[in-house]
Formats: sequence, C-alpha cells, structure tokens
Amino acid sequence: MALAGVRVIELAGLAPAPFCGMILADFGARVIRVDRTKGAMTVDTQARGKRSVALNLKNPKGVAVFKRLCVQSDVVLEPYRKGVMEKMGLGPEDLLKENPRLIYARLTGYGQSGSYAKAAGHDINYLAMSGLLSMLGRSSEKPYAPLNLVADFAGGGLMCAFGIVLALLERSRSGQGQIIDTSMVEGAAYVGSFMWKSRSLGLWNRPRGENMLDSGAPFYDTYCTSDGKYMAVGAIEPQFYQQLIKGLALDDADLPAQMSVSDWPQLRQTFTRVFATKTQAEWSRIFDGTDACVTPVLSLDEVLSHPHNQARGSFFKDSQGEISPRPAPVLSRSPAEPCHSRDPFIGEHTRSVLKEYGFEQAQIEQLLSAGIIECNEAKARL
Ligand SMILES: C[C@H](CCC[C@H](C)C(=O)SCCNC(=O)CCNC(=O)[C@H](O)C(C)(C)COP(=O)(O)OP(=O)(O)OC[C@H]1O[C@@H](n2cnc3c(N)ncnc32)[C@H](O)[C@@H]1OP(=O)(O)O)[C@H]1CC[C@H]2[C@@H]3[C@H](O)C[C@@H]4C[C@H](O)CC[C@]4(C)[C@H]3C[C@H](O)[C@]12C
Repeated sequence: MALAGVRVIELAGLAPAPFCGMILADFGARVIRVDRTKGAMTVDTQARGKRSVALNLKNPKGVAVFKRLCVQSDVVLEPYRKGVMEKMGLGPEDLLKENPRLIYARLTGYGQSGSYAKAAGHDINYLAMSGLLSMLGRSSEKPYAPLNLVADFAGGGLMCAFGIVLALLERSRSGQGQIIDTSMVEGAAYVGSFMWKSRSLGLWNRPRGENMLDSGAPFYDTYCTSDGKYMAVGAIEPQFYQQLIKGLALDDADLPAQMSVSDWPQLRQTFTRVFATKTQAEWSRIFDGTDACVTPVLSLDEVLSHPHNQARGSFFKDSQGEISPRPAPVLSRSPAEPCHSRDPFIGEHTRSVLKEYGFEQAQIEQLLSAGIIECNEAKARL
C-alpha cells in the first residue's frame, strides 16, 4: 500500500483527526491512537485499522513514554486546542528536537494563530467563519449546515491527510520533518475555492438558494416521486437538459427557456408535478442509460445494492457486518486495503505497541502498576 512503513501517532480526538488517521491507515500507515486512561470511552467511530494505547499524558512518565513513541515515528497528529500540547511538554519544538524527521500535524478549527486560535468550536462555527455557510440553504431560509461534512471532514481531516502526504513527500527529498497547521476554517474555504473564483462569472449574484447550483435552478435540484422518494437532477448543459425534458415527456416548445431565471419558479412547478407521477424506480428506469444527469437519491441502506456501486465494490462489509465506503481514490498498483476487523478497544494494544517500540516487560509492568498506562487486551478476548 502507498503508505506502508509510515508510523503515525494519533492523539484521540472528536471527528476530523480520527478521519485523518483512518485515511492514513486505509492506505497502509501503522496508526496508533493514544487514548486517555481511567475508563475513558472512545468516541472514535473512524478507528478502522488503528491500534490503541491508553496513556496518561498528565503524568511526566506518560509524557516520556509518548516522546519515546514519537522518536520512532514519522507523524504525530494532534487535535487539541492551541497550547494544550505545549502545556504537556509535547509541543513541536520538544518533539522535533528529538526527532527532526517528525511530521507534526496540528488539526484545529481556527489554526495556531489569530484571536480565535484558543476558542472552542465545532464544524458549524468553522463553516460559518469560512464564508461558505452563508451560501448554503434554500431560498428565504436561514443558512443550513450540510451535516459536519465540509469543515470537519473535507476541510479538516482530509486536508490534514493531504498535508501529511505532502510533508512525507518533501521529507523524502530534504530528510526533514515539519509542522502542519491545519485550520478547518481555511481548509473549508479552500475546498470552496470554486465559489470565490467563479464569482466573476455571475454564478452567485443572487440571494442564497436562488442561484444555479444552490437549488435555485429547477434543473439542479431534487424532486419527490410518487412513492415519497427523491430524484436528483443535475441537467445543466443544454444537451443534457434536452434529455431531461425528453425523459419527463415534456415538450420544450411549451416550456420557458432553460436559462430564463425569472421563469425558474414556473419551470420548477412543472418538474415537481411531473416527477410526482411516477415512483423512484420508474424514473430510474427511464433515466438510466441516458445523459439526462438524473439519478435516484439513495439512502445509506440502498447504496450497497445499487448495480453500479456493486459492480465497482464501492462499499464493503467488515467482519462485524458494518457497511462503509471503500477508501477513495483507487490506486492501480497500490490500492488501499481497509482493515475488516472490529475497531480497537481503548488500551487493547498498549502492551504490544510498547514492546514493539522497545520497552522491556518490567518497564511495562511498572507503568501499569503506576497507572500511567492501561492494558485492555483481556477485554478484547472476551
Ligand atoms: C459525533 C460527536 C462529535 C461531533 C463533532 C463535531 C460536530 C465537530 O465539529 S468535531 C471538531 C471539534 N473541533 C476540533 O477538533 C478543533 C480542535 N480542538 C478543539 O478546539 C478542542 O479540542 C475542543 C473544543 C474540540 C474540545 O475542547 P476541550 O476543552 O474538551 O479539549 P482541549 O482544550 O483540546 O484539551 C484536551 C485536554 O485533554 C487532555 N488530554 C488529551 N489526551 C490525554 C491523555 N492521553 N491523557 C491525559 N490527558 C489528555 C489534554 O491534556 C487537555 O487537557 P487540559 O484541558 O487540562 O489542558 C460526538 C461528540 C460527543 C459524542 C458522544 C459522547 O462522547 C457520549 C457517547 C460516548 C460513546 O462512546 C459513543 C456514543 C456517545 C453518545 C458519543 C457519540 C458521538 O461520538 C458524539 C456525539
């Protein structure tokens, strides 16, 4: 796999950093998640392929163990508020001094500088600060956050993984590590570059929800079918729009021009009325195999059995029967091989990882009895 041999230490976080760690693990990195001790519960639902070490970083001995792990690693990934790592003596200066090849990835909402750097926040706040949230939502409605996909995952976890891969690539030339400052505000804004760079085209001149790609245009929207399901329509280009009209059995001569913005409400009413006359399956049969850019809106339960997704193996079932998306993109020679086993319990791999990193059995027992580490391999065997 592309990242085989890369050793990553991920400090347990909420959503973006776990996703970043999972991407790295899917593509072959050996990812160790460092969890808190004392019966902490994991909130990591993105733990595929990771191992867990339970380590008390509030104790200097725990800090020393962490440093020893980092000396032998390529990447450390930390998702805490600015200053938290430094307070524990684990800031980039401390760790890079001991391992100059280390890539120190910081994944926060507001970045490491600026007046918001230390503030708590979540995806919706970062999305708001990126400018994107102001553009999301239906006409005459308040801004609407599309789950926590844009800032947490696209602008955060994925962007940080990209930064790590870039830093690994650069290190292969320079031999040096570096610090990555991932701000989810900036990551989300960067993902939204299209919005910025296409403003001059007039694509976003109208209020929220009234532009071509934000559900303003009737040919770029969803429509309810007679069985209460939905179809997604993305027929932008005239030749594809014509196929939409044909599939709906409408006559273009009876309709206003596609790009006549003032007629969009009327056109939407027509499409709404027609889509409501057939089931989703019926519309799918009509539009499948055409270039009308019309597809069913599939639920998470339906995607697995869709013939196209099945043909590509786009989703897979792990050993627990849990379905999730296959890692993307697909590399021809060194594709990702997602782990099929269950997620780790907190501390399940403390002992084996410490041994792998050169700790003696007696040292491990001392750390255990002092409450610096926790070992939960017994729980894993139950
Ligand atoms: C799904 C829910 C998650 C939603 C995601 C949400 C929408 C997001 O946007 S996530 C993005 C959040 N932002 C960031 O990550 C930006 C950077 N980080 C921060 O800004 C902050 O970390 C913070 C604001 C997110 C949190 O601040 P906090 O004050 O808590 O922490 P920090 O200041 O960063 O300091 C960390 C402290 O921790 C200490 N530490 C760290 N490691 C160790 C260690 N090994 N040993 C000792 N100490 C350690 C460190 O020293 C710091 O200490 P100090 O403060 O003293 O300095 C999910 C949200 C809730 C989940 C549910 C819940 O958990 C209950 C169930 C649990 C169960 O297991 C699963 C089901 C749950 C219902 C669960 C379900 C979901 O997962 C949630 C709903």
